[in-house]
Amino acid sequence: MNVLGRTEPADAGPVATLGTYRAADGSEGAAVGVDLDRPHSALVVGKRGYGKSHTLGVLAEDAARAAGVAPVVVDPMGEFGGLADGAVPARIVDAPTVPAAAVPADAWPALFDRSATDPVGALLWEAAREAETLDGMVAHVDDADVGTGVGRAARNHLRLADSWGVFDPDGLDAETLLSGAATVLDCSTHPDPAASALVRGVALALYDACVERRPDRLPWLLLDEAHAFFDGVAAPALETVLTRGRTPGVSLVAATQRPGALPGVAVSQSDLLIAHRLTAVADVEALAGATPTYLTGRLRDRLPADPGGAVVVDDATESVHGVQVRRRETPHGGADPRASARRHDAGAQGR
Ligand SMILES: Nc1ncnc2c1ncn2[C@@H]1O[C@H](COP(=O)(O)OP(=O)(O)OP(=O)(O)O)[C@@H](O)[C@H]1O
Repeated sequence: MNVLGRTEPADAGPVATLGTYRAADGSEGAAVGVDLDRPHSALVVGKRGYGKSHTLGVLAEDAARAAGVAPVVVDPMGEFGGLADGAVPARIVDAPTVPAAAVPADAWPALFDRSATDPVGALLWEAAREAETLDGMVAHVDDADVGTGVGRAARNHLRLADSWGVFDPDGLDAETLLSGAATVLDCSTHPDPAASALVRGVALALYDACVERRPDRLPWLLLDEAHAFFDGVAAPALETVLTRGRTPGVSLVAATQRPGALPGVAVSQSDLLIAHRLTAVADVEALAGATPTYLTGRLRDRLPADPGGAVVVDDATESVHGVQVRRRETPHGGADPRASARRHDAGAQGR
């Protein structure tokens, strides 16, 4: 099998089987894989329904089986539960939590759309710096020498954070995430800021673990609907992983239908681009702007038209390929509901 993402031979380390090469006329060729041995920053893009989540699942399946790799899938829509059906070693964490202290103190004002310089934002920052738990932060606010309006507003924010159910002193840490094979963090019940806080905590914990020690497994953070996280409090941690993650060994695979909404660094730092069909001009241009010179011809003209087809741009081998992504081995949960299927289901039940 030819392996993208590395120049060494196919047997040089773990590989994810991505699918098969696909010629312009649609005919399929030899098997093609993606390197799992070294850290990578990969971007999976495509408009809705053309296979981003499916492709993320394909990579997660093989990463779950690979020795020395610990995939962590951030699942904002609850689509990846099938990974734990038994075919690959994986576990689902429903409504995952992190300790409040996993989110750095300077991120707390932004969690509530506060600036660090407004009195409420400053008080939240200070409370997070002084306390490790939400209860401790509330106690700090209660004791603070501030006007009643400021104290009340800060307490209300912390009460709201408590209602998200994402902060728990016994929440996920790097040791837990790196101990099992694959972890799916089902964030479908978390509101956006809570999911963003979770990703900030998880990304930072994995990065710090790799900087501070030498874990038995290298973490791969696979992020669906990544544009939402690059737009929230998770952004600084994701940018740290993108720009500095490779040396300590942290990989990021970001999947999005809106590459145009990602910061430039998310596109420019990616060494592997898997592009499914895209039609929005802003999204194609965001990729085209960062497309390497070895991609001859317009990217738009090479994007496939059917689900599962992709153009893969590989920095390691400085090459561009048409690929048909393989089918999932575990059930994929991303298909849109169909009224016709409901009608048939109802018919089968005699209704
Ligand atoms: N490589 C593939 N082989 C076979 N079927 C595929 C492949 N890729 C995607 N599909 C099918 O296409 C449909 C859409 O795929 P998927 O859910 O991954 O799209 P998406 O781009 O992630 O959409 P969304 O943004 O809505 O999550 C699914 O039913 C999936 O099973």
